[in-house]
Amino acid sequence: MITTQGLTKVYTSRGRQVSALQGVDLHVREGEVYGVVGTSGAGKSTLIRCVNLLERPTSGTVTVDGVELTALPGTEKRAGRELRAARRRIGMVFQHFNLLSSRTVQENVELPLEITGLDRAARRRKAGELLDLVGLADKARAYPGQLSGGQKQRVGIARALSGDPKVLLSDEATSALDPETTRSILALLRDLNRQLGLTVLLITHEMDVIKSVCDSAALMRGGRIVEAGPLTDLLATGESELARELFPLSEFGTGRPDGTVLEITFQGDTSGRPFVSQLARTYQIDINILGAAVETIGGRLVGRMRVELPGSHQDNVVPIGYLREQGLQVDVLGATATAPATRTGAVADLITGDRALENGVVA
Ligand SMILES: Nc1ncnc2c1ncn2[C@@H]1O[C@H](COP(=O)(O)OP(=O)(O)OP(=O)(O)O)[C@@H](O)[C@H]1O
Repeated sequence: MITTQGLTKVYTSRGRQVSALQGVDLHVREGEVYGVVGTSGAGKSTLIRCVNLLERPTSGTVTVDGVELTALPGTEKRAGRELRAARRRIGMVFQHFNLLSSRTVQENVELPLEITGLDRAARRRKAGELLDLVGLADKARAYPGQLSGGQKQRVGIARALSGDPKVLLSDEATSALDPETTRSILALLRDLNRQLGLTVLLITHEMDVIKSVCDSAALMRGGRIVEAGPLTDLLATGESELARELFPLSEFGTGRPDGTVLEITFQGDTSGRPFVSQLARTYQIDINILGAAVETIGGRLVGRMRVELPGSHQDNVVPIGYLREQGLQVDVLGATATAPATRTGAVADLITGDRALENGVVA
């Protein structure tokens, strides 16, 4: 649904060039919630703003729902007709909501519809439906200044949905909210994803956001995606940095030097099986449990366990094979690493934003 290829972006600021994106290849599948996570300055905002060409990439392509946006005519300051039409199918929500304080909630949601030339009655009806969808029907006549942060973001989401988009971009939509409001906004995004079949691309610096709503994730660093894939695949990849962040095992014991320490990850069907006792019985070995935890990640139960088997890795080849045959992900600590799900890299470039679009106006 969203593909970027070799995306680069170089900003020029006071004669200095900053490579914000250095060759980003992103692939977001239709109907999924995809999270991009990374520390400050990693290039997340630049990436998401390049997806709807709010920022024009220096090089590379952006394709959304089969339309190559980077091939459509338009300048940095003013998009052409086709690009404006394509953008209407891409909603965007912002960290600071970007609502117009002089307009009521209803009028804020109607704003993008006014630009499309929809008549007043149809605008009112549509805005009413959208406010209902986000649970704010009773606030239609209120002004943004009278709303809580969570309510403002609901208005931002309703406004983003006014063009019946297939894709919703979320630029740190919950970063300005308290934890409970964050949960309710993430639940709303998840509901909209399911009810409307909406593909959601969000950026965040919080791993908890990835954990609670995303199907897939990418880790950005220095303008590059260093790791990406479905969470289930990442969790099954021994060396995945994201998996370790999502599900840290650092507090677990590390075992004795003469034993073999295994990290076992189980999800879905395998999560309910008593594999430790089966292993002990089948091979008559004493198993030392160093740590275990179960979490819900992307709505799916995932467990991780660190165990120690007596003897060397060589001595335990058969029991390890037995566990893997059960469908469990088994990583031997200290053994050769497996490669993460994907790795990409490359170079970068410049531009201005389109303030009108940030206020929900696809001009
Ligand atoms: N308009 C701009 N002009 C010059 N440099 C910029 C501009 N916007 C971003 N940058 C630089 O590009 C790099 C990536 O910034 P970006 O905002 O995309 O990162 P981020 O991961 O979203 O960070 P944060 O989480 O702090 O928003 C940073 O070095 C930043 O200083």
